[in-house]
Amino acid sequence: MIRVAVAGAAGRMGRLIIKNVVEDKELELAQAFDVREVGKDAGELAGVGKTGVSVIHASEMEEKLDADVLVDFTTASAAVENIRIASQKGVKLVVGTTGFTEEQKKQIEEYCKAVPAVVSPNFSVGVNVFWKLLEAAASYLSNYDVEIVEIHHRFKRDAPSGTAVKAAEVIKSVIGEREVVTGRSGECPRSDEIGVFAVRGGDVVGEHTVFFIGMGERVEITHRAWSRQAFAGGAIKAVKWIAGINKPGIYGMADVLGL
Ligand SMILES: NC(=O)C1=CN([C@@H]2O[C@H](COP(=O)(O)OP(=O)(O)OC[C@H]3O[C@@H](n4cnc5c(N)ncnc54)[C@H](OP(=O)(O)O)[C@@H]3O)[C@@H](O)[C@H]2O)C=CC1
Ligand SMILES: O=C(O)C1=N[C@H](C(=O)O)C[C@H](O)C1
Repeated sequence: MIRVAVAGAAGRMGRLIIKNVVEDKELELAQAFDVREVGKDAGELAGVGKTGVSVIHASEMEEKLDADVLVDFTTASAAVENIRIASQKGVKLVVGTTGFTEEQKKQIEEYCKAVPAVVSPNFSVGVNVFWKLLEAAASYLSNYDVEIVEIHHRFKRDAPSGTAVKAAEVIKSVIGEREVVTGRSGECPRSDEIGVFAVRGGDVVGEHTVFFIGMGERVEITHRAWSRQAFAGGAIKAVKWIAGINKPGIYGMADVLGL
């Protein structure tokens, strides 16, 4: 049995991860951390009945974390701290949190020199294939203008999405460095840049479209998620995969899926 701790246990993704863990015979829910719903039964929060695992306040993680793998879907600053604690305790990591600054990314790289970690802004199989499709499209359409539009629910805290940021990185790795522009207003003639735009509203789970725009035509590549289970299912695959990895460092979902 792989003993799994969940950080962000009271959140949209955390609850779903708990449900997936509880329903999986290879996994055991070891611990649940959050800053809200503290003391409540994690299984009841996730709608799968009593588990006997109560939500522990995140401030106690340093003292209490004890698991094989910590799954983190929290906020950028919380995740950096959780990763620090897990790496010091030799607890492997699956990190889905997004919105990291460049400085925070460097900190995470440093901490993950001590422990194996899957870190991905999107765990869905479809999005990981979408990134591969972008690589191919960018290699054929390297002189086309690239624009990215993402749409998410009104509660999302970070913008642009981690998935869109990674899409821009994937494209830049093929066509070369470009400035990323996240808004336009006033006089702003287009140069060799990648536009990345965030739309927020309602309960949209997550949609990304990349436009490769030429003269007289355009190609659009879109991924739409309408259930968070697409992300949770991938995160569970990552948990099982990282449990068998002993070499410290940061891995991606492409490693997990063999893409
Ligand atoms: N990689 C992927 O496939 C996906 C990634 N995400 C990302 O995952 C993250 C979470 O998303 P979502 O579940 O929708 O967000 P939620 O806001 O629903 O959940 C986050 C939870 O973490 C809590 N939290 C805050 N600080 C800590 C801490 N130090 N330790 C433990 N828990 C803490 C929050 O409490 P409070 O609200 O009080 O701060 C909240 O309950 C986001 O960054 C999102 O972009 C989302 C979906 C898929
Ligand atoms: O916050 C979300 O909901 C999501 N966040 C991730 C991101 O920022 O890319 C992944 C997914 O699109 C849902």
